[in-house]
Amino acid sequence: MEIVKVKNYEEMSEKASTLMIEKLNNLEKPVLGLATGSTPEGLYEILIDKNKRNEVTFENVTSFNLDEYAGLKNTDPNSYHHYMNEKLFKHIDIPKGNTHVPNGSASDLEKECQDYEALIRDKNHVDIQLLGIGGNGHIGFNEPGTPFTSRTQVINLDESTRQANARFFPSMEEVPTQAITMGIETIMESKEIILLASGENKAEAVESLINGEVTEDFPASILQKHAHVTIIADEAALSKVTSN
Ligand SMILES: N[C@@H]1[C@@H](O)[C@H](O)[C@@H](COP(=O)(O)O)O[C@@H]1O
Repeated sequence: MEIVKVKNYEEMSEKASTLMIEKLNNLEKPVLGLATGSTPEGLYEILIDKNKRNEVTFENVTSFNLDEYAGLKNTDPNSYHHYMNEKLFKHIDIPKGNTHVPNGSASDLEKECQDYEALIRDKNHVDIQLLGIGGNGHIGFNEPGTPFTSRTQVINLDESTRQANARFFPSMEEVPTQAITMGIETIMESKEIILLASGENKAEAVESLINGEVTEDFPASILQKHAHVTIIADEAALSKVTSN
């Protein structure tokens, strides 16, 4: 694991954009794995800006998002479809048909998972996977206890995850109880992974990610076994990592 320590959220976003653009510019048809949540928002703003200034193009990019809430329509303001359209896709030159987010309102969710997995396989896996980290160590929506061998699947959300994401919903009752997420093995098949973390509330998770035991009880710990992971984290997120 390569750990890049930065000062704050702004610097994390800046660093991530530089790294990502450098990698995108070196690939003919990049397959990008994208994440949602508050963490990548700053990065997406910079990518939009750099795309407008022709420093990067997404014309040949195919993207796969990590996850989506089950039961929300793609037009729901809290869906990750909506998030991605508003915060990135509609502002950049990525062809519409090249973006993929699991369909959480599919009538057959199991089939949707299999189809999504097949699409990723058809593209020969993700080249650059962007990740955030949940306070309980989840990546995508793979909650503690998820098998390391899991593929794209329907998952029950932990109460702590629902609470952490309740800030985006009008009330706790409206936070979905299930989601579709790329599996751990699906994520591990990405050729490169960039994980972003910012803020004191991620400090414990980041410490376990870097120094903890590799265990299904803390899904992100599997990243220690991946050959090409870069963690870009700010001082607050790295404050519990003693070696830093
Ligand atoms: N499913 C998403 C994850 O993909 C994200 O990385 C994580 C952290 O979110 P945030 O960046 O808002 O802290 O939790 C969410 O539930």
